Amino acid sequence: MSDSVLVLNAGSSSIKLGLFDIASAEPMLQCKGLLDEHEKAPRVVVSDASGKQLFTKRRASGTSGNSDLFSDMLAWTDEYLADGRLAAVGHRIVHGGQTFSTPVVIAGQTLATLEALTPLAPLHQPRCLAPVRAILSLQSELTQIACFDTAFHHGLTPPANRFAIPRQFGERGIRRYGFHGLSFEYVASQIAAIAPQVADKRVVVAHLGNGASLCALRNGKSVDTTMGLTPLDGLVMGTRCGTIDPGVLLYLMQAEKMSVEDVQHLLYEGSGLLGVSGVSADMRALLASHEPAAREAIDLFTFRVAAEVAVMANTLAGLDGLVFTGGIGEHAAEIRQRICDRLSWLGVSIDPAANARGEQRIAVKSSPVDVLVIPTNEEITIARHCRSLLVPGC
Ligand SMILES: Nc1ncnc2c1ncn2[C@@H]1O[C@H](COP(=O)(O)OP(=O)(O)O)[C@@H](O)[C@H]1O
Ligand SMILES: CC(=O)OP(=O)(O)O
Ligand SMILES: [Mg+2]
Repeated sequence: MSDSVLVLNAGSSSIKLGLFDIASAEPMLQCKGLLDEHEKAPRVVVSDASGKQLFTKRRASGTSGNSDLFSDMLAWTDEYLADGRLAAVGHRIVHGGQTFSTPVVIAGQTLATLEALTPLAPLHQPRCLAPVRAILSLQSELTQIACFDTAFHHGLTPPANRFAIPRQFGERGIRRYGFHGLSFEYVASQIAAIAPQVADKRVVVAHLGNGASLCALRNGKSVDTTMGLTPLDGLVMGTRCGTIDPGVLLYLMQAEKMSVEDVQHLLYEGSGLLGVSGVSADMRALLASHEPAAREAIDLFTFRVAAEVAVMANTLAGLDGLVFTGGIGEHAAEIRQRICDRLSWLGVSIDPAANARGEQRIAVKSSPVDVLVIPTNEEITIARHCRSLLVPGC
């Protein structure tokens, strides 16, 4: 009888699922799924490695929340595992705050502590914690493990993690935390396997998805990142503004008489690619659009990514590798090309044909900066952490 973990990766635009057998040192994917909430009646679909659909369930009309879907999903998992055992559910939790810098079993006050961090990740924290709460009420004895986006950046030091506000605020935890850490951790592990010649050098990883951020890696460890106290900072995102003059917020509240809630909604859900284009938050739709505003949004996105890569290169005092990952980074060749073109002064030079084919290595041979495309896998990072907690001495 072998043990499995069910992984839930709740992001801002989807909930990705993975079931992993944790018998061997590297967790093995048994099946994967997606809870798509874009449709009117959200549904979960689970498939095996070959893409064959194993389970699907649609949310009943007139109901809200995903509690029933999780209940059906757990019942199906028990059936699917037959003699095997579901040892735990592992969750991506976006903000770990000052308290959590390593994965933890969710017990006692953990959930309340994480819920208190909601103002620091209002789009994400409730979406990450809702499944925890639903599973707790369905199977309170089932072990649940929290793995944090912030943990990979725990080693950030001043000046990279400091804001220029009076130091007592820093002492109260108002500093750069950084996010997408489970993705960066996976990519760092892949760089070591795929491109060992740069793994211990100066690498910037660009996680470009619905949320987007950069991580500066030195020897595979995070030394700087573009997101800050919240996942609002840094790059232009699907609906988030990224770095902005803080005076804009004051002006919106003072002169435009917007409430805190209105400003929060504007900056998290009405800005970014969606706000600038007026067309869509989805890069696919923008690339297909002939609207001038869609092209302007793409232009701003790529300009800001390139600008922030330079900021990360400043922290690293140079650049040996640039890695693209996330939905846009993995699939949008035009976006990679535009970013790399802007970075030619830093030594970035890619082969347009290799880039268009989506090859793993896209730099020209003479490029002093290695450029890679590495599909991320936050789910396996979570499964690895769960195994470390569940299997003694591993
Ligand atoms: N083929 C593609 N071309 C361009 N953009 C894509 C493509 N596929 C996905 N994307 C972009 O990736 C985004 C989702 O990225 P993903 O990393 O899966 O998101 P999340 O942040 O929810 O994990 C979509 O919003 C879309 O803009
Ligand atoms: C932290 C973050 O932005 O996550 P996502 O990309 O899932 O929105
Ligand atoms: Mg994601």
